[in-house]
Amino acid sequence: MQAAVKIENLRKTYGDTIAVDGISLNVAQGQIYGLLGPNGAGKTTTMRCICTLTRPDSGMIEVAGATEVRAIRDRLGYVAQEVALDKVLTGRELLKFQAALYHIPAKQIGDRIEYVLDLLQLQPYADKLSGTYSGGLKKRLDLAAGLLHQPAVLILDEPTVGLDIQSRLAIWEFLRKLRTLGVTVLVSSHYLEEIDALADRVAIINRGKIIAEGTTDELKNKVGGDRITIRIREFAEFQEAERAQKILQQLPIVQSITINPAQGNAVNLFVTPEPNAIMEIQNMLAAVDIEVFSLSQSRPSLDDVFLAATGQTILDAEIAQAELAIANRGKKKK
Ligand SMILES: Nc1ncnc2c1ncn2[C@@H]1O[C@H](COP(=O)(O)OP(=O)(O)OP(=O)(O)O)[C@@H](O)[C@H]1O
Repeated sequence: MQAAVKIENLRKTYGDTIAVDGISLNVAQGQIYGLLGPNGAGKTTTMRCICTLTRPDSGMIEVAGATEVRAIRDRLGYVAQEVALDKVLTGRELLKFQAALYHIPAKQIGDRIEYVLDLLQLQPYADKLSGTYSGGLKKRLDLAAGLLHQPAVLILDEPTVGLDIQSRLAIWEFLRKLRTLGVTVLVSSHYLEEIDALADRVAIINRGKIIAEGTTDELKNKVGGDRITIRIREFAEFQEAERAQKILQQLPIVQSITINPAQGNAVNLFVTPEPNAIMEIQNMLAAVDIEVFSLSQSRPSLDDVFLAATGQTILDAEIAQAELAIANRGKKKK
């Protein structure tokens, strides 16, 4: 089957910054495909290149079989991170304006607008000024505009940033509905739970490169073990945690073990999944009189996948990226 989106060896630099460093992707039709990565990882640049809004330095881009700019634009809808609505127009007027931009034949415009207003449950608000819309409504209007020309592929950059939980869930629900209608959705996010909840497949991006790709289950299974978090006390001394760490290191099921000072010196373990894991750990600690305040077990998350590949959590990577941006700004001022 023809891919909905195919890119090979995409590269884009801005001066000294390598925004996209040789990314290749193959998105099958009818999927929700997630691009997950910290801010500054290169997600927006990759999407803008696919949408022909940014010209890559090199690489191949194909959207539903098309490689020419005009043909690619016909086949996809793009919903950018920032909502850019003209506040003095109503929702319906904005859609009319968009329809003209997309060169939709005049006879079809009315039907298409009604269709997207229904699809996004925007009818009650269609004749109100878009400037009065809530954040969630604005996003829904943006989505409606992106779907007016009935694209095969919808590309969404961070669709729920800044939205409340209710609006976020409504967008998720809508994207799932689009999938059942056969539309391929390529969505970027730095929210782990968003990609986990939505995506059939995911590419995890860091510093312009794909560091892992697969279904969310495949990626989590590759990390290997289960995660176990032990708290000796609510706020344990580092030495106490270190003592537990040394003892537990001797257990064959323990793959890795770290102490997290940000979590009251909690002891974090990755262990080989087996039914008696918790009991073995409890027995080992009890044998040396270490009492346990709390103990929890969970499957690896996508953050653990990121951690295993980069040695950092996504949050750490975002902090590092923000610090780098501040340092670069400082250099330019000098
Ligand atoms: N127009 C531009 N000029 C200069 N540098 C840019 C430009 N656009 C992006 N960059 C840089 O390229 C890198 C990747 O940015 P990009 O916006 O693609 O990342 P992202 O993963 O989408 O993050 P965000 O969600 O914050 O947009 C960053 O270091 C960014 O500062």
